[in-house]
Amino acid sequence: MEEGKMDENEWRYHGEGNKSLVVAHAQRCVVLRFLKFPPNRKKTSEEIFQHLQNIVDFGKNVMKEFFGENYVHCGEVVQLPLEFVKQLCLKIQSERPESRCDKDLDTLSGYAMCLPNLTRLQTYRFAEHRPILCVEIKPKCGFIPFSSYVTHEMKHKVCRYCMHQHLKVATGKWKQISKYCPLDLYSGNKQRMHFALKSLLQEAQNNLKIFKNGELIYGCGDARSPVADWRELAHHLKPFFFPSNGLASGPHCTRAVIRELVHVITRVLLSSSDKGRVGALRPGLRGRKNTPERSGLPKGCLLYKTLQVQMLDLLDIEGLYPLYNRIERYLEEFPEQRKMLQIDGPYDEAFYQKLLDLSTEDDGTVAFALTKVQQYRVAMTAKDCSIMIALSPSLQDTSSDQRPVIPSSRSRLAFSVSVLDLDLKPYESIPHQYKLDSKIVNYYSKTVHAKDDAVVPTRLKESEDCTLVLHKV
Ligand SMILES: O=P(O)(O)O[C@@H]1[C@@H](OP(=O)(O)O)[C@H](OP(=O)(O)O)[C@H](O)[C@H](OP(=O)(O)O)[C@H]1OP(=O)(O)O
Ligand SMILES: Nc1ncnc2c1ncn2[C@@H]1O[C@H](COP(=O)(O)OP(=O)(O)OP(=O)(O)O)[C@@H](O)[C@H]1O
Repeated sequence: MEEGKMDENEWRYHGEGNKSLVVAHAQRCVVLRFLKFPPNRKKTSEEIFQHLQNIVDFGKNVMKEFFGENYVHCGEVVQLPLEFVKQLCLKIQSERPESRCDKDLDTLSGYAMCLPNLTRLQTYRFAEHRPILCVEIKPKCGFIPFSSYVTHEMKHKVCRYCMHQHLKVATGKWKQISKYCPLDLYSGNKQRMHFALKSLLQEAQNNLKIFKNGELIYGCGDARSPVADWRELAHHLKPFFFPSNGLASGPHCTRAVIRELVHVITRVLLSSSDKGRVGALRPGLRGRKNTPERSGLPKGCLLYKTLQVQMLDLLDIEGLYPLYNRIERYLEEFPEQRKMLQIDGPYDEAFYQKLLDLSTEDDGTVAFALTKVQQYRVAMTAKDCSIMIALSPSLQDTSSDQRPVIPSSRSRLAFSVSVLDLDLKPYESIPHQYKLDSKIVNYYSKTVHAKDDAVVPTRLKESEDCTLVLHKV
């Protein structure tokens, strides 16, 4: 970023999650991603720089290897004038959702990440005049744990997302249970994927956002009050899917447009635009029933790769937690070894290579525990990342357009797919994960399943299971 040329009026609030806040440039296709912290959490500028540099290195050396070059955008760390950051922070404050204001933007270090704006086609540095639609999906964990360390029988039947829904509604995070199940989205079965996407459109929560020309038009502006107005959404989408405008208006039109969106997104999700290294993770565990190869997804598509990385969680948190404790005991005795174990980086080629060892035979060593803990952290990262699908009308003359075009769609749409929020989950969050897992399952078993036992005849009870392929219509 060129010092002196930074003007806060050229940037606007774009969005935020739990740990970072993003602003987008009004003309150029770039965003700045700032870290957020709870008030009073003082970090030095050097610590913040190192944290951001670790994110970039982890993207370059690990996630690009797993996902392939095309899908991952690592960006770079930039240093910004402090006055610019201060003014920007004041300017955007009123646009931030209240539910996210428990953390403050870091305005003291002057460091941020500069990334391509993925809500506009990232292949172009400058905004094009063609309209751009972008669908962001946070798909969450797409498999039922296969580890023999799992003690809660329920975890073999109902997926984590579906169980967690009940706890989230009970604690007031969301108003109603979503019908979305990640297992549908990752099934590779078109009908189930359509059902998953429709469910996301009905109850977006923080799992779906839609942007048009870089502006959020659907999904969670404020995490607690999503709007689900399909008519308005269809109005925005119509020019993309029915360019000749051959449809009448009304509910029939709304349904047709939404159906077309769901079909197009499914096709894009099943496409493989990967030119990166394939097969970094070979099927390690012979005889395992639950593998990406058996998911029904085409190899090379982004969902397949995401699932592959998620499945680095070989032991489940129940099998992993004792290994975390082994490392903790070791570090209590030899605190100076923390650096050598690469717990806080550097996330380099050597770190990546160690992740490829998929053995689950515990030889009692710290080295074994460390490999499984690092794999778990990477898997958790893939369970919380988002997929961005950008679509824009393609010119009839494709010679100038290098991007893939959706096959057999009503309209010619060029598309690109990317993955974002690939920050490695912290080592320190493992005890929290262990407690949360137990809380989710206990709440589900005690409240939901116990209630079902009382009112639902046994022959119908299994309909709650995520492993069932069919959905009630
Ligand atoms: O634990 P989960 O599954 O609820 O995931 C958390 C997310 O909640 P979700 O269930 O997707 O609404 C949560 O998202 P929200 O803040 O709820 O939008 C974060 O992504 C959190 O990650 P981090 O701690 O900020 O690195 C996520 O925590 P991690 O478990 O990925 O660390
Ligand atoms: N490169 C990008 N281009 C366009 N939009 C982006 C980009 N990076 C992030 N965003 C937007 O900003 C939002 C917040 O970013 P991100 O998911 O990285 O935040 P986070 O705080 O790390 O998330 P989490 O809550 O999962 O920890 C995203 O949901 C997305 O809408």
